[in-house]
Amino acid sequence: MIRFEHVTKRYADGTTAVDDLSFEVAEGELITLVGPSGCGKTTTMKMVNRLIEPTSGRILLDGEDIAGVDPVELRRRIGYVIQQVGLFPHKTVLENTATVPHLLGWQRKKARDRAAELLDLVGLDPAVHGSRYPHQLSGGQRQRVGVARALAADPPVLLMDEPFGAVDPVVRERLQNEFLRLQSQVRKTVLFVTHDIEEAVRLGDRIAVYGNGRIEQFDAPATVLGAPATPYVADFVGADRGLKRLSVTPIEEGDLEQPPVVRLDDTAATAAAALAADGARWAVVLGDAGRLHGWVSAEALTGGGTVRDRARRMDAWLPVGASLKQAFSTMLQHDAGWIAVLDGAATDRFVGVLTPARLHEALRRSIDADARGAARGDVDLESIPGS
Ligand SMILES: Nc1ncnc2c1ncn2[C@@H]1O[C@H](COP(=O)(O)OP(=O)(O)OP(=O)(O)O)[C@@H](O)[C@H]1O
Repeated sequence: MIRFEHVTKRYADGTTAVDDLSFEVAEGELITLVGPSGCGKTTTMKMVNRLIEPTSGRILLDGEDIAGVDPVELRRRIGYVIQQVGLFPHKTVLENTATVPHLLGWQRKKARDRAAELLDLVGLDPAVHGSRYPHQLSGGQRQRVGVARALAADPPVLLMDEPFGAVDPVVRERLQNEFLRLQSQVRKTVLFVTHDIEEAVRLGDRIAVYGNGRIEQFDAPATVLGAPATPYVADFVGADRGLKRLSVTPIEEGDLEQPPVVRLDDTAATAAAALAADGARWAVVLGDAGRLHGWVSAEALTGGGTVRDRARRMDAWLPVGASLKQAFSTMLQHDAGWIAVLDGAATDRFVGVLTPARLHEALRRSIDADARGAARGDVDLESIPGS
């Protein structure tokens, strides 16, 4: 979709902002460009919509060299969101959002309908916020209008330059989540500039880590965190990269422990025998249609009756595919020594439990797998140095 071929940008004063850059972005991919101030991220971005012209090299959009495309026509295909949103202060939110359709000559009603639809999409109620002026909105709401406006003409490509940089961390996280939800619906090809590695990791399908004018590593977030390509990248992503990695590493079935499983309608005696056979101190309890009900301890199973009378409910559970960070956080939130993991499909089938030890193993296995380019399930923990 977007292809850089040996692109260099040298400014008139001799500064080389971008040095022989080559990379390719697939349709519908969200790429975060991350790196310290002045490393060439914004220059890279602005060359895509021709706000800046490269000194040498080519940029192709859908196979077409953009040097030959009229910049105005080009920018219609490319939404642009910047930190200082740049809303027109004397126009309402609805009018701001309808700017591009209006410029494209859409009928007034069609443009306004489209604007209202987009405001709704970014989480603003057009009936409430549409008639307000930008100064009557919070910083986070203004950013949402900026995103809505950039999407108004339905461009296939979005360029976003630190769009959430000016809002506080809590609002920022909310905007990031909303943006991910939005992106799952609209599937634009996105270049997203940030200097925040956390943001880059959360949002990017892949991350381009910039050094001085060059990309030091261009990989999936888990790979950048688990197997930094150079000492520079390792330093940039930080000493706590193992911790950051928790948020991009999903729970897999192979990570889970299989404790004994009993049913609500089993007698306490049968259940106690199952635990004893396994040498286990507790078992997972399943209810109707194999759904997770909770757990029961060996001590609670003395005497008669059924498991139903003895079982405790279990709220600490997650689906397969949830992140290890969510798992850790759920354990802390419920003060639980383990969490149940379900298959995540409508059936909510119980597939196993994740314990802190298994979580740690999963993390180490995934780091090692990335370093070797192997699948996580194929990594034998014994083979990792220090195991
Ligand atoms: N018009 C210009 N003339 C000369 N040098 C420039 C110009 N614009 C940018 N530069 C320089 O080019 C380099 C890259 O700038 P760029 O804005 O692309 O960096 P950046 O990674 O986006 O930084 P930031 O995160 O601070 O926005 C910097 O050294 C900058 O000072």
